[in-house]
Amino acid sequence: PKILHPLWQSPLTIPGGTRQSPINIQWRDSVYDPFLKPLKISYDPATCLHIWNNGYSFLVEFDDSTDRSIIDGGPLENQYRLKQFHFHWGAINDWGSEHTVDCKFYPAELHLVHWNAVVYPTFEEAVMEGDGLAVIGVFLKLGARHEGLQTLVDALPAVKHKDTVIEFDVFDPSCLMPSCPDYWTYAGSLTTPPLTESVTWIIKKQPIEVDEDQLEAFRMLLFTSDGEEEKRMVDNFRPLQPLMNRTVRSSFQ
Ligand SMILES: O=C(O)Cc1ccc(OCc2ccccc2)cc1
Ligand SMILES: [Zn+2]
Repeated sequence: PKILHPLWQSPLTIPGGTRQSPINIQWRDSVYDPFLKPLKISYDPATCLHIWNNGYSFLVEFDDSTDRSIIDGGPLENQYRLKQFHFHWGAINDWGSEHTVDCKFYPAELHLVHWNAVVYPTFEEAVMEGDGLAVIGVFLKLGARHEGLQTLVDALPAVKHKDTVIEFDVFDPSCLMPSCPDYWTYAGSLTTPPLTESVTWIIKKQPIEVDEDQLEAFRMLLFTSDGEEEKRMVDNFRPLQPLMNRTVRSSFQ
C-alpha cells in the first residue's frame, strides 16, 4: 500500500527519484573540490516582508521582485534570489534537523531558499528545474542564546496558528550565518511537496548556537488553525533519503 507521510498526506517517496533530500553527509566520503568558490551572500534587510505559519513551518518571506537579496559563487553558475527562509526542528533536542552529519542529528536546521531568476521567469517555474533552486542549510545546536534569532522568536506567538501572518519589515538573515565559510554541496530536492529535484544544496559545516528557550519557542507553534484541536508544530523534518549515485563535495580539506 502507498505509505502517506503523516504531515503531508502525500506519498513519502517520489517514484523514480534519483536525487532526493535530505541525506546523511558522511564526512569521510565527501570529496574536496578545489574549484568550489567561496559563497557570496548579499542580503538587503529591507527586502523582508512578513512571517507566515504555512502549516509545515514558519516562513520569513522576502521581496524577490529584484536582485536586492542574492547569493552567488559557491557551486553556483548564476546568482540566485532569496525568496524565504524557514526551519525544521524536533520535539526534543535529540533530533530535528533534516540532514545529518555522520548520522548525527542536530536539534534544528535553517533553510534559506533562493531561486535562479537569471534563467527562469518565476519561482514556481524554477521549482520544476534541475538548476532552479539553491538552498543554504545551517544546523542549529544547543548553546548560547542567539541575539539575532531572538527578534524572530519574539514574533512567533503572533503566528502560532496555521495560515496566520504578521508583517516583519526589517531582518538581515546574514546574522544567522556561521562565521566559518566551509560547506558541503550536493544535488538534491525539496524536502516538502512537491519534492521536485531542483535544489543545489549548500550545507554549512559549522552550526550556529541557540538556547533552549529559543528552541522551545519553535515548539509552541501549531500545525493547526485557530479553532481546530491543537497539534504542536514539532518533528517537521523529512526522513533521510538514499544517496544513490551522488557525491557530496566539500569546499574545505
Ligand atoms: O527548504 C526546503 O525544505 C526545500 C524547499 C524549497 C522550496 C519550497 O517551495 C515550496 C513551494 C513550491 C512551489 C510553489 C510554492 C511553494 C519548499 C521546500
Ligand atoms: Zn526546508
